[in-house]
Formats: sequence, C-alpha cells, structure tokens
Amino acid sequence: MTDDVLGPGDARSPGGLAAERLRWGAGGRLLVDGVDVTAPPGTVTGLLGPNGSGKTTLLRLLAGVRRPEDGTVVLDGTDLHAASARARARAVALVEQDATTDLPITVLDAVLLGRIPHRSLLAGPRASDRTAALEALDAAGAAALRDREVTTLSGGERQRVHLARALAQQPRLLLLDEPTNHLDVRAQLETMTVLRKLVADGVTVVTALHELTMAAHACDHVVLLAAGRVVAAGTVEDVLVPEVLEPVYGVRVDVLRHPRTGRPVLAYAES
Ligand SMILES: Nc1ncnc2c1ncn2[C@@H]1O[C@H](COP(=O)(O)OP(=O)(O)OP(=O)(O)O)[C@@H](O)[C@H]1O
Repeated sequence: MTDDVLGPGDARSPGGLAAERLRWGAGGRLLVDGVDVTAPPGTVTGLLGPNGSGKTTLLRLLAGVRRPEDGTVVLDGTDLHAASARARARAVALVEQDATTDLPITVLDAVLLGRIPHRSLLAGPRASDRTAALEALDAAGAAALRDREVTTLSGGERQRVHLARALAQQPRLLLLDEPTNHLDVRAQLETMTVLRKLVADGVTVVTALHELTMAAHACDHVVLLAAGRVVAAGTVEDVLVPEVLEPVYGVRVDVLRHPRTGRPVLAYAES
C-alpha cells in the first residue's frame, strides 16, 4: 500500500465494511462496547438506537476520526486505522450531525473542499474537481445554492450541502449521522434516493437514523444499539419488530404496511 492509496485490499476478503469488537470509552464509561458492524458494498445499513446509545461515537470510530481502544475497522480488505490519514480521506466520507459551516465561503467552494483528498495540497482545484463538485451539488439537490454564502443557508439547505461535499469526495464508504433530521419530507425521500443510487454504484453506506420508518424505507440492513452495544442486527423485517424495539425504546410499537411500497411503517404509543 502506498502512502495515499487505500486498498484495493486482499482479493479473497469480502468487500465493504467489516468492523469487529470495537471498543471506546470516555469519562470512565464504555460508550462503544464490543461492537461488530458488517456492511457489504451495494447496501445501505441503518444505525439505530435511542439518544446516547453510541451511534455518533461508533460512526467516528468507523470513519477513523477516533482510534478504537480495541477492535478493527476493515474496508475492502484493508485496515482503516493502519492507513494514512490521506488514504482514509480518499476512501471514507463522514457527514456529521449538525456539522458547523461558519466559513464565509460560497457553497461551491465548500463542496470543493471535498476534493482536497484527491488533489495536490499546493495546487488549486482542477477542472475535474469543479465538475465533480457541480455533479455532487446536483445529486444532493443543491445546485441552485452554488453561489450562496454557506453561513446564510437554512438548516435543511446546509444539510444538502454537507451531503454534496461528501459526494464530491467520491468515497468508497459513506457514513452519515442523521442526514435527514432538518429536511422536509420530500427532501428526506430524495436524500434516501441519493443513497440508494450510490450503493447501486458499489459504495458502502452506513447512516444513523432516528426515524425508524425511514430506516424501513431505505435500508437493507439495520444495526440497533443500546448503551453502546449491538442488541440486534439484520434485515429490516427481522429487527424492526415490536419484540425487539419495545424494550430498547420503552414505547409500544405497531408495525403497519405502507400502502404503496409494502415496507413497514412504524407507529408508536407510550407504554
Ligand atoms: N467525549 C465524551 N466524553 C464523555 N462522554 C461522551 C463523550 N462523547 C459522547 N459521550 C456520551 O456517550 C454517549 C453516546 O453518545 P453518542 O453521541 O455516541 O450517542 P448517539 O447515539 O449518537 O446519541 P443521539 O441519538 O442523542 O445523537 C452519550 O451518553 C454521550 O453523552
């Protein structure tokens, strides 16, 4: 492996993400406690769990932003934490929850930041970087915002721009922390359609989500966390069921069916 290229890894090992036995603690508490996450390429994996269950902490470990105290993160056969920061930046994009955008720069320049791992640090953006950024803006439904200053954007507009920056990065693994929490219903569905298109191109996607019906709509697999541990992992049909969800969330859950798609629609009531 060279300094700035991650993978392609061992041809015999399965592609996608394979994280095993991840452990990370802070403040004298284990926040991620022996977690395994497997996400094959071509799939969207939903990371679910109540507030404080460890989703954000786990995403940072998977992204290589934080080094686990124990365990491994392997992407396409290559150990992510053994790779250089530049190699990781080429391979992995993380869209953080409520990422701040307080630089006085245009949306297009913000999205061009996603191209930095792919170009020489001393050189400015090339025509191909600009093309990739414009395509990413278009895919994220943010093309009309390209000349706006990012500090003036609404919460939902910022969320689209953050997604566009990650798309411009052209990662093999895209990690997202509640990418739809500021979006109106149409924009939520559009974001999930963007993720489905990415996985169709072989990208591996792992996204934290609170809205379980959205997870049922868009995910192939889900991983349910509680208190830093995986309490269930599998298909939507296996995991998004009352007997699994009710003890974790402490609410009554009924699973209905979407009249158009047949996918699960979850209804909640206080227990
Ligand atoms: N650096 C830290 N030091 C101490 N505690 C932390 C630290 N980072 C996170 N925590 C705690 O770890 C737990 C897990 O936090 P995390 O942000 O991963 O949860 P989450 O599942 O993403 O939550 P939410 O759904 O509310 O966004 C929380 O109780 C949080 O307060």
